[in-house]
Amino acid sequence: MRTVIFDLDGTLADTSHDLIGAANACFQALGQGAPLDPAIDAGTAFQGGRAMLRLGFERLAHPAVEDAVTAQFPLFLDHYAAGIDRHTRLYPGAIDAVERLRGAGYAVGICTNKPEGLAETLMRRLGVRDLFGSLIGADTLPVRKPDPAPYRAAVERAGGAVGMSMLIGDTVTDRETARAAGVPCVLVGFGPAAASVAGLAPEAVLGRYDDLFELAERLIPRGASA
Ligand SMILES: O=C(O)COP(=O)(O)O
Ligand SMILES: [Mg+2]
Repeated sequence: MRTVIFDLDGTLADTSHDLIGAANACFQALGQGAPLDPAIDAGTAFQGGRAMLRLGFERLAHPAVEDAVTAQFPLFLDHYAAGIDRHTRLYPGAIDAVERLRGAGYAVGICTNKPEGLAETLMRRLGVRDLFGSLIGADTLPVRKPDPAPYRAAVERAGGAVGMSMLIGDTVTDRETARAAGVPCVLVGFGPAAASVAGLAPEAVLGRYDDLFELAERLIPRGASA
């Protein structure tokens, strides 16, 4: 079955505001104010919790940034879980595109570097979890993106074949994952990294979700051995 696998943060949903809120809650608990700004730091938010904490501690000129990041990360996850869908919104047209793919017989799934439990919770709160045949998170397997194993698992658990699949994502991690799996990569061109995604040489840049179906039809092989 031909398959489209979606990244979550920055691809299906704009999670940046809630991610930054959770990171700032860590700094506030340390008496350090709120060094991250949702309007400016969304691109860092989409690189994950550790990247946000690192940026905040660097701005605060912390003397041992990596140790501080490691210490705060579990607290960040707790704060994030508490407000996971406060501001988070699916991108316009994303679910229409998923439904169109499903209607045409494609399998669809999710491969994210969010912890699986948080990704499950978020997709259920947004009311769209059951549209996806698989959900692989950062901790589902012993390795995470850009290792290709989570991607392959997302395809196979959705009922598809890797050689007839593609990944849609938003960062260099997704680009490298697709390359490692040997599949086409579409990167979204509507997020904070819009200016730089073309430089990652994806097979296509998606400006709006209305165009995804035609891209899948064009990029995904119709038959493959893998
Ligand atoms: O949480 C992260 O590190 C990024 O998550 P994503 O893979 O869904 O973009
Ligand atoms: Mg992402």
